[in-house]
Amino acid sequence: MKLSFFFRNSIIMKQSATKKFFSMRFTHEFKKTHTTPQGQSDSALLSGHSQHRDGGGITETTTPVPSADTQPAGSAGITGRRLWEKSPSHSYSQGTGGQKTTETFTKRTPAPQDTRSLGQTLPPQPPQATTRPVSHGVASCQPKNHIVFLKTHKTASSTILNILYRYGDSRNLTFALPALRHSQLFYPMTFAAHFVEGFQSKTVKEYNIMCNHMRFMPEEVKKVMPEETFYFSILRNPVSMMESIFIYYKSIATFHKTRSLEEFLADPWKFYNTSLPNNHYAKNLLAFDFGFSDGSIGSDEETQAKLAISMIEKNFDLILLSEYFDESMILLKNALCWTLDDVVSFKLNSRNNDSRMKLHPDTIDKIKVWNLLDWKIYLHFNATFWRTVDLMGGQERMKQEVAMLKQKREQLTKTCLLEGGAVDPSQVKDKDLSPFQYGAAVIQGYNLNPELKGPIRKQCLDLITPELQYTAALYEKQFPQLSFNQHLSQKQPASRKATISRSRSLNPKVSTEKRLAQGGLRQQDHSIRHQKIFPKVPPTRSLRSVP
Ligand SMILES: Nc1ncnc2c1ncn2[C@@H]1O[C@H](COP(=O)(O)OS(=O)(=O)O)[C@@H](OP(=O)(O)O)[C@H]1O
Repeated sequence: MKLSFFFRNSIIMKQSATKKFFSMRFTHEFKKTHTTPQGQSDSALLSGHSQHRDGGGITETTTPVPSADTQPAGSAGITGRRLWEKSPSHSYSQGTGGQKTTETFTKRTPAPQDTRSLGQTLPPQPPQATTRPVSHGVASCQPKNHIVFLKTHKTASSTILNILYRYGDSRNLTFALPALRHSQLFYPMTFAAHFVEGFQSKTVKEYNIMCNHMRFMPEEVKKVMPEETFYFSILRNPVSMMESIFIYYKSIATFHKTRSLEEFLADPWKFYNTSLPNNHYAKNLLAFDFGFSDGSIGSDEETQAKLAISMIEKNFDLILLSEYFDESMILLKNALCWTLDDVVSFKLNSRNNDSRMKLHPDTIDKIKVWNLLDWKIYLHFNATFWRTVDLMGGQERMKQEVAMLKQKREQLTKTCLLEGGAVDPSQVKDKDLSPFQYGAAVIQGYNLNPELKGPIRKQCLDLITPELQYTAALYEKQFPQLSFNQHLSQKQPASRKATISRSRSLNPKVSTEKRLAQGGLRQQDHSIRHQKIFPKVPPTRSLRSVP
């Protein structure tokens, strides 16, 4: 009965094809584990279908059918999140539920810093996927142009941001950019619709893509984005994620007195204090980014995890894994009805090897306990990820598509990159392409092949443009007059000049007038009014002092 309730609600709330794509994963799970023998009862379970184009043709996917005997974890969604936020208390434990879950999914969980290829890390081949070829064989899906990407921290999200920026920029789509030329949607404040430039003033008629760092709040996001919007995000194994976080955010109050991650984890409560600024980076950061607070009165971490998972499942169509970045890009491409060229990328925001630590097995265990909520969320979506792979044609097909994607990246590497790969920031020749540096991490960048000219140069330049520079350029493109006024008020004519030249190179054919029309921007400077409405974020944050 409970599952039936979930599915009925799920169907009512998720009428769009994209929502069906998400919901169908549960049909598949349900069918595999609770209802029928493998591969015997597809048609009995189907009540409808939607199509997704992909590299190999069309696959048919299913709409869930209400059924009677199981229920995905939790269903309180955002209501639960609000309850949590009221609570000042904090607790953690690794209960038996956590242990059990861990064992169940161990095979699917990659080792820390593991970005090995599909063949090396996947468990034995699962049963054949349930998607079926469609007989009429004509690709009929429409590329999705309304997208929300929840940019989680230290999860390869800057690389995905670059993919979305290039896609939207080349098609003149409108981004829901942070107001006042900020680079983030006022993170770590919980997202509010007026954080988006042009929302409050009603100067933008329709937004296509929202993808800058925010702390998720679905009701507010829905005020900005249309109903049919596709929501996705990416997770990373909390173990490798914490290793990255500790180096990158070494200067936050929780970490800065510790000499090593080992010292911190030996007695975390000695250093961690919920009243310290930026403490959210130190514990269960994934859950925080999705809008949850760590800890709640009367609810154990098992319950918290169920609530978080339920909220994520309710609001997101697809959850990717950074350990399986290429596989993730194939899933994304298929879900969005995009092409391989749309999702090819270079790794951005990557540390050099000298700023990486090797973790002791004991440290790995402690990270999982310390970040138990994130760990449980990760395990859950690690499992659903592979079910989605099955649904999208199975692992053999995934391997083939990943091979094609790698080939495209290798080709672009040869064409675009001077050294054939990433270099330390001190080696980046064009300072406008220097990646933002923070904490104890050394973040690598790229040098463009100097012989490039014309459209291929632009393509290569876009691929290696770091987040802050690209965000500034898009803001300039969408809001030229506002940018101009803000630059004037900040008395920074030189940087304006630099940004304008970059924005022209991004899209030289779009005139200022056309940009104004596209953005629907009124000419008045509403920045002063904004100053009153927006949370007071230290000026340095606009340059991501704490990214
Ligand atoms: N394509 C791809 N595949 C796998 N991993 C990748 C990829 N692109 C970026 N990365 C790694 O992601 C880390 C940076 O994450 P973010 O860009 O989300 O960081 S940030 O929160 O925006 O600062 C950073 O991890 P660390 O190097 O461990 O810090 C990057 O190396």
